[in-house]
Order: sequence, then C-alpha cells, then structure tokens
Amino acid sequence: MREKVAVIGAGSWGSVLANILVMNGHQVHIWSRRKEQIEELNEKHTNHHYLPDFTYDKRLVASDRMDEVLTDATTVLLAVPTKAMRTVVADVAHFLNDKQLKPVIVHASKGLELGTHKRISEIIEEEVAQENRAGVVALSGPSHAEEVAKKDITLVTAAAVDLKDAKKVQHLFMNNYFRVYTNTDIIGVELGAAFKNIIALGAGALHGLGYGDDAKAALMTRGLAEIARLGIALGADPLTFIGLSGVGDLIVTCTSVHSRNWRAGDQLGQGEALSDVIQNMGMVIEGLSTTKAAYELAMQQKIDMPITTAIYQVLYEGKNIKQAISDLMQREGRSE
Ligand SMILES: NC(=O)C1=CN([C@@H]2O[C@H](COP(=O)(O)OP(=O)(O)OC[C@H]3O[C@@H](n4cnc5c(N)ncnc54)[C@H](OP(=O)(O)O)[C@@H]3O)[C@@H](O)[C@H]2O)C=CC1
Ligand SMILES: O=C(CO)COP(=O)(O)O
Repeated sequence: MREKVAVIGAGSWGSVLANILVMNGHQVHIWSRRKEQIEELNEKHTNHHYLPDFTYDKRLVASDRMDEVLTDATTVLLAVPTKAMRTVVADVAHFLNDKQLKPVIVHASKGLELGTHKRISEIIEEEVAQENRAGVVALSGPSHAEEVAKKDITLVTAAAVDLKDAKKVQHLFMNNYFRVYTNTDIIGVELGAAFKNIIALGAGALHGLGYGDDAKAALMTRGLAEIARLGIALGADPLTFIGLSGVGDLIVTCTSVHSRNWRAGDQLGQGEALSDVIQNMGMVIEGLSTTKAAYELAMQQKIDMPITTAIYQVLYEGKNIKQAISDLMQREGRSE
C-alpha cells in the first residue's frame, strides 16, 4: 500500500532513507531547515554537501514547512543528530494533533541525550503525546548512506516494543538491496547503536597511530564486552549485542572509511586537534557526546568500562592517546 511518509532531517542518512522509500513506491516529503538545500533537492535532485555524487529520485519532495511535510503522514522518520532530537521532536509534536492520522514515529539516529542519558525513543515518547501517535520504532544496523545510495546490500533491524510497529517499518523499507529484520528489544538496539560509535573512535585512532589488525580486533572484541556489560545493566537483552545493531554495527563502524566516527578517531590518532577534526568533518560525529554519556552512566552503574574511560580521558581530559593505550595494556591481568 502506498503511504505518505514525512522525513525530518535531510543529511546523509535521512535523505538516503527517504530515497529508498520513494523508490519503494511511497509518497515522501523531506524536511530541511535550509532553503538552499531544499531548492537543490527539488530542482537538481542533489544534496552536494552530504552526498556529492548522488542523484535522488525526482519524486522526492523537499520543504522547510514542517506542517506541510507532516500533513496526512502515516509514518514520520526522524534522522537528525541526537543533540538536536528533543527540539526537533518537540516541533514535530506541535503539528501532530488528534485531527490527523496517528503516525508511527521511526528514528534512525544513534546516540544518547547528554545530561539525561535518555535513549532517542524515550525522548520521542516524552515529547509526542501518546494519543497523537502510534508506536515508536528504532531503525538501526550496519549501514552507511554512501553504500545504501549505491544500492549495495544492507541489512538493518526495526525495533519496537510492539512487534506490529516494527513489522510496519520492515514492510515500508524492505526491497532487494535493503533487508529489514524486526526486534522487540528496543533498549538493546538503541544502546548498541549508540555505544559502538565510542569503539569506532578508538578503532580509528589505532589506525591513525599505525597499529595493526590484531590491535583492532582486540579493541572491537573487548569493546563489545564492555558496551554489552553496560547495556545489560540498563535493561538490554544480551543477545541483541550479537545482532545487526550490536556486533554488526560495531564491525562496520570500526572498519569502514565511510564512518565519521572512525575517521575522527583516525585523524586524532594522526595528531590532529579535536576542534579541527570536528570543524573539518562537516557532519555529525555522534561518538564524541556518546562517550561522555556512556562514561557517566558507567560511573553511575558501577560498570567497568576501561576502553570507554580511556577514550573519555583523551577527548575530555586531554590525555595523550599513546599514554592511554599504554595504561590500558598495563592493567592487571584478568579472566576474559
Ligand atoms: N550517515 C549514515 O550513514 C548514518 C547515520 N546514522 C545516524 O543518523 C543520524 C543523522 O546522521 P546523518 O544524516 O549522517 O547526519 P548529517 O550530519 O549528515 O546530517 C544531519 C542533518 O540534521 C540536520 N540538523 C542538524 N542539527 C539540526 C537542528 N538543530 N535542527 C534541525 N536540523 C538539524 C542537518 O541540517 P543542516 O544541513 O541544516 O545542518 C542535516 O540535515 C545520526 O544519529 C547518525 O548516527 C545512522 C546510520 C547511518
Ligand atoms: O551508524 C553508522 C553505520 O552503521 C554510521 O556511522 P558514522 O556515524 O560513524 O558515519
């Protein structure tokens, strides 16, 4: 069935997901806050800042009018950086009133809110009254916009407390190159998605410093152990961490040159200043704030997270990366 979908956020990921939905036969309107980007999307069907070599389907309609984009939408897809999520969702909520259809709200973002440490689905549930929406779904997994744009094979998961909401999203996005699984452990899916970015910063840094594959495999394995420890303490199902949104996303983000988190780590490893890395990226590096949130949560929950702590010390306390690695290696020997 043809649906109307509102996509909020026209960066790399929101725009490519919107394009999938158009090609799957849906009517898709995408919201951006920038007029020049809207003109470019509507007239040239390009989005040069985010995906320079890609041409979008001509049927994708862009607008800066959130009310128009949301009118009659049966699904709303949010794809903005985590730090902007609460404000953007509050704006969306303003236009969802009980005269409209109650849309499923999907988000495709990966992070935790700074200060509150809340997951994105929790932010959405707080900001959009239950009577004005259907369920909340997290769409997550190993997926880079650059590869999905090229119709490379990608597998992700749609997670919701209620399986029927996850299935609706699965059905909406599935096609012959984008395969969607369902999962009812939204806590585990959102936490895996957020925490893997911390480890990706570390993997990039190892690369930048010239370390080999053994070191990277070690970081990914021990990184997964500690992010799963924290995730389980926060209510995740342990099995979720061996799924697409756990180890799957960890692998792609720790090994792909497309990953902004990996690239940021790589540049830090090569000695660039954090402020320059952020400025030059021009896109969101979610792992920076997620490291802070996870470090604080680990302290609160009394969970041992040596890698996250080391990355926190490098990012926020100015610790030398080589010293941080040396300190990790000199920790007392222990059982795996
Ligand atoms: N890129 C990818 O391959 C993937 C990304 N993700 C996740 O998706 C989320 C979005 O990432 P991505 O699309 O890559 O990010 P980008 O940096 O590419 O784009 C971010 C988008 O959000 C908009 N935005 C930023 N701040 C605000 C704000 N305060 N109010 C309104 N709009 C805002 C930007 O608008 P403007 O251009 O005007 O600044 C831009 O359209 C992240 O959580 C990321 O982890 C998940 C899977 C894959
Ligand atoms: O989440 C992603 C891949 O699954 C995107 O990673 P980056 O934000 O590091 O580019």
